[in-house]
Amino acid sequence: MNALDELAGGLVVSCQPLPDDPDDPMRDPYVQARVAAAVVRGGAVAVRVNGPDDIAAVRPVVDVPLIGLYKHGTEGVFITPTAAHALDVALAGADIIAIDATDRPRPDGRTFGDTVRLIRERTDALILADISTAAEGVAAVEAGADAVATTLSGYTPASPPTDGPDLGLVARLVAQLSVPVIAEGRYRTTEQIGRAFAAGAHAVVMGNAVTSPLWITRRLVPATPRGASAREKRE
Ligand SMILES: CC(=O)N[C@H](C=O)[C@@H](O)[C@H](O)[C@H](O)COP(=O)(O)O
Repeated sequence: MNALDELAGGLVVSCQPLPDDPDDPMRDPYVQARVAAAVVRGGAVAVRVNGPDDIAAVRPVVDVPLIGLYKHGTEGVFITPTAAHALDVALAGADIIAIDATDRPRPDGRTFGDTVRLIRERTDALILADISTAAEGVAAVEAGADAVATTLSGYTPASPPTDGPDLGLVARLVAQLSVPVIAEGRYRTTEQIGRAFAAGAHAVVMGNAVTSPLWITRRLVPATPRGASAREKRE
């Protein structure tokens, strides 16, 4: 059984500080390690963690597969953009490396396929392709990815943003691929989790709705009189 098999039918929790707030107080490897230990205690079958420092802190405190990524920058291809980033993630302790496999140009000018080849020369870690369209998913598997995730749907020019998760993309990928399809991106409710598995998802990843007090509180405060009046003043 490989690390991807261990995810089957389960909830993966993404333990990351909020990307759009550099001052998120959760931005601390010790804190992310405690969050990861808590979600595993709660039943998460794997964790998804960003950056070598957080991965190295989380690795010793969880006994489930660790999906690692390395965000570099905020524009274009920024999730594990190069083979060097991928190898840093593997060295820090990831079992599965999540890599942007969208059809956008990569910062080092390499193709996703070349990047996969370079990574395979140096590590046995599995490769999870983060994609935004079904065509990208098919191309990523042809290029050697072990699994695909809908992570980037709603975040690329080819995939318009939506409030909820892209369940249609999960179904399209399941129909076209024989590798595990992981549902990720804007999952917030138990109902959405159920719909992803009904569409054939191998596993579902939830992030901010579980692991970000900052994100959760910002969503709740506008429902209070003080939150509403603060928003009116801002607008
Ligand atoms: C687009 C992008 O950069 N997604 C990142 C991927 O690792 C993370 O910032 C997300 O938090 C995570 O994928 C899932 O979070 P949520 O369940 O809150 O969508």
